[in-house]
Amino acid sequence: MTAASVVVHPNADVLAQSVAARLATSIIDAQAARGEASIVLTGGRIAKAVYTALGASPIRDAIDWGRVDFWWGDERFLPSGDPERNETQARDSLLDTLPVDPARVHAMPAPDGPDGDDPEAAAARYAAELATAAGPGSRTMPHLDVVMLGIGEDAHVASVFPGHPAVYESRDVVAVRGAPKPPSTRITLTFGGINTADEVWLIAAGGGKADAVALALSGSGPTQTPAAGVAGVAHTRWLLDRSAAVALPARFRSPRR
Ligand SMILES: O=C1O[C@H](COP(=O)(O)O)[C@@H](O)[C@H](O)[C@H]1O
Repeated sequence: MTAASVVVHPNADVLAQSVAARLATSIIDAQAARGEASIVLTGGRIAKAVYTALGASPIRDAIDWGRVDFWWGDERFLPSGDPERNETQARDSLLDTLPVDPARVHAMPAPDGPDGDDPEAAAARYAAELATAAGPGSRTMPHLDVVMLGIGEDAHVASVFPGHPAVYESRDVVAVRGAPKPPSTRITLTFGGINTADEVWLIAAGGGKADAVALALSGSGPTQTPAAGVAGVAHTRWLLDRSAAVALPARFRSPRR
């Protein structure tokens, strides 16, 4: 695993603008290097602010949106179009404003989808879609440039919750039942799926996230602190606002923070 870097921003608005600019640059760099980019989206409040910031930024015009694959790190297993779905949030705040290729927008299945109200079958379908994108060979995950993750107050990432079966999973994608945060049924990438990405970004704003961030960066184990269980192959970035960073371990604090 790579070393983690921590960047602290003055407030949530600046954090969102900064992550949006970083995401745009990462997509531009990936397209320059490989001809395409592959990004894993997340849900939650700071993610919505990032998508809104990117959609409003002139940098968006530097990207060939038709050559970006969008995946999701987790989804709330709710009907298509439900405002609580992470997909709906990303579409409303960003994707619907961009000339994306619909075939490259890989939403996780909904209960009104081909598998009906069967989240295990829906998770298996998503795993198969990822494996197809990975191409021939033994890989089960496609190349992922960036996985973005929010962090819960309980230190969950994607829909991997403390002590839940997903923390022990060897499959890349699983269904989650009985999640402590509504809705109780979800689909999620696991540590194994997430940790194939070049870069993993953990994005947190607000004092409610401070203890979770501090625990994850203090050597707490991933079973009880899932945010401690994710890392990018090339880089792991903690992108925080000042409130989420108040309890950072001393070695991650800079004199200016
Ligand atoms: O339920 C979820 O929560 C987390 C964090 O959301 P936030 O609003 O507290 O920032 C999110 O990252 C995850 O994707 C989502 O499904």
